[in-house]
Amino acid sequence: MEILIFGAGSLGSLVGGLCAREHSVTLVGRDPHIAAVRESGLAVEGAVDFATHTEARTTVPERADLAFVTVKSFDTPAAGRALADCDPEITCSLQNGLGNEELLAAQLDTVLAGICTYGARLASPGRVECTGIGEIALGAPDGGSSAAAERAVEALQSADIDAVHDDGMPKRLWRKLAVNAGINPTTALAGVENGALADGPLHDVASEAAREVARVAREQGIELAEGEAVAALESVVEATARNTSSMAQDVEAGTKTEIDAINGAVVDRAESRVPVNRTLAALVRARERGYPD
Ligand SMILES: NC(=O)C1=CN([C@@H]2O[C@H](COP(=O)(O)OP(=O)(O)OC[C@H]3O[C@@H](n4cnc5c(N)ncnc54)[C@H](OP(=O)(O)O)[C@@H]3O)[C@@H](O)[C@H]2O)C=CC1
Ligand SMILES: CC(C)(CO)C(=O)C(=O)O
Repeated sequence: MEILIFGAGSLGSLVGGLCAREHSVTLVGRDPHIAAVRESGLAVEGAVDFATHTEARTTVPERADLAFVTVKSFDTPAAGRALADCDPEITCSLQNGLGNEELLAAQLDTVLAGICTYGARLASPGRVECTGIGEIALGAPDGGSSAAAERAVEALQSADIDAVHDDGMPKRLWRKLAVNAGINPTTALAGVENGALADGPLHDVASEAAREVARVAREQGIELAEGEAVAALESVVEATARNTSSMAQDVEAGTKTEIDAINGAVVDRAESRVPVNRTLAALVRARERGYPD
């Protein structure tokens, strides 16, 4: 299969590198990483360790069978516009947050939702570190079976990636949103690792944010219980205790966060009051406005 990775930073380089063990892969990203991959190949290190060669470019190629979108959520509209030029047969978001699939579907025909629990970090140009082996779940964004998702899952499995077709992606996306809405802004604002949310006042803040997400999910017709949302949050806190969340890294680095697609998306969709998500979103946005130019 011709697989295109749009946004070959941390996660995209890892998924692209893993796919390149079986498929023809094109990484689309930015220099100096792309220049390094073109010159010396891609080194995947950490929990998996190998070197591979992929095509690497800063613009989309002419065609692709399957495209994975791995830009941050605020770059999704630009990704959709760029991908429309090569019109992949199937496009699948692997991003965090809500709304990415709708933005892509405005430009592209067959769009899938995906959730990836691998961890990745771009160590230096040409080198990506796998910080945790996970799985990729894919499916139709509105749920139900999907022939396109079956094809994409087969492609991933043939590259030895643990992949599943989930016909209940809406619930899976909202459960993941509950986890991110609880962990990401709380760790970012408090400047702590995920494990600091295991108990105490930060646990209460994160859990209440997750409960609000479950309530908003149910307003949207998705049967996510508050207890299930909090249990998902607690299990990720335990499994990723030594992680610095992506939002904590962004705030620390003074770069843009995914707050709009995470807590912002909860506030935008809520019919009832969501004071914890609203407050966390306002505080993270205030931090972003305070970044030096
Ligand atoms: N890293 C991880 O372990 C995981 C990440 N995720 C999710 O995956 C998504 C990606 O995260 P992550 O990989 O960490 O982010 P990164 O910022 O490391 O990677 C995104 C890359 O896309 C590039 N990019 C953005 N726009 C374009 C464009 N128009 N053309 C070419 N390249 C572009 C960015 O370049 P530049 O920065 O220069 O704009 C950056 O290199 C997020 O939604 C995240 O929440 C999910 C699970 C795990
Ligand atoms: C699961 C979690 C919270 C791991 O840190 C994550 O997805 C993130 O940091 O964005």
